[in-house]
Amino acid sequence: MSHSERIQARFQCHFDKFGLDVDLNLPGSGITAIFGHSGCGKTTLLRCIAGLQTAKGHLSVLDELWQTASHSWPVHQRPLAYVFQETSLFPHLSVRKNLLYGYRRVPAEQRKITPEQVYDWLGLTPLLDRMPARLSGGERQRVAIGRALLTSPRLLLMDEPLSALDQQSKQDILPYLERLRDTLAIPVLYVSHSTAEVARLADHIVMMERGQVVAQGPLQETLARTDHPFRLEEDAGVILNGEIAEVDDRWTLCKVVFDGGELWLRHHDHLSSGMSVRVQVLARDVSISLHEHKDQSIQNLLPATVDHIAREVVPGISLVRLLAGGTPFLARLTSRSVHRLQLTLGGQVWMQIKSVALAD
Ligand SMILES: Nc1ncnc2c1ncn2[C@@H]1O[C@H](COP(=O)(O)OP(=O)(O)OP(=O)(O)O)[C@@H](O)[C@H]1O
Repeated sequence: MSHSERIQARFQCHFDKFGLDVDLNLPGSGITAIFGHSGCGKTTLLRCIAGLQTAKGHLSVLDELWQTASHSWPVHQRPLAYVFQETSLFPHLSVRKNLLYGYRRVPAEQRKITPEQVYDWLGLTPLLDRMPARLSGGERQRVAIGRALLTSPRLLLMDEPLSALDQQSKQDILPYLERLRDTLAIPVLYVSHSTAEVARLADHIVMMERGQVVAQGPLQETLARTDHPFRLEEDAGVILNGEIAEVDDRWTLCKVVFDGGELWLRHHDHLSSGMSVRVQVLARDVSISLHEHKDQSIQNLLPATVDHIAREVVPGISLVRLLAGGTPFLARLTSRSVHRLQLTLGGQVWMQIKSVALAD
């Protein structure tokens, strides 16, 4: 991808007790998750990109220079849309009129997305004549996202768009966001501190801590690094892409094949053979043995090679990266186990995977 197809953002800004200092080089398509604990500077970063927060720096979005040392486009000149946790709709306008509000203000020749496309992607057709007061939280957010898209932005910023929703509404809206990811040509920067959302939606990830970027890169590769995932603590783990190869109705299981082997997981009604799926395997669910022990309850046993050992990531705990074919896995072991098994780089072992979950 050439420079003109990427997003490059360098910002420095300081408050009394907080400083943001970041240098980002992001893809110009797909969903990039901006991930980190509360207060690490995620919202401040988005505000810098939007021009809402004054910061020193440089920003280029695809082929446009939005900010340099000598000039900065003001907020209203930056062709982006921003969806917040609780975006407010105009209460006196119907859903349709809310959606078309921004659309009508965009000159016809600059419109890249039609209302019909947005209604379809976000399932909005049945809601068009409703008033906002009669929408659920999840429906309201879908309308807010639709309204944002109808301004034909070059960049979509989403700041914890699901965090005000209950669990069920989150589950209901996620498939729409996946659909947008797979259909939209517009890059999305998606702030979240939910590992589940990131695992499911993102293609690329930026991990932040105390105003700085501690890791950035493609999701799978970045999550499989051993130098920072301990920061994810219990959530450290990998994502792999696979395909459903077999459904076993008798045991309510299905088999996912991936580059490196196959895994069995619980069957869900919406899964069928041939479907592509994202699977999450947490480091704490992977143990290692030197031999293939078939006489035990764990059914996912995979041969793998030890690729890297990060010792004592926290006292007493080590993180081991393993390769099954081309696919990396992480195992979170006690340092004593690493010592007792005499694990060495390149050693052949068996991974015992206690739990495999669909990220989708
Ligand atoms: N205008 C401001 N003046 C002073 N301090 C600020 C200002 N805006 C943000 N901060 C501080 O900057 C830090 C980063 O805030 P920010 O909202 O960017 O974090 P965040 O990662 O988005 O957090 P959360 O996940 O809780 O939304 C916080 O300590 C916050 O108090």
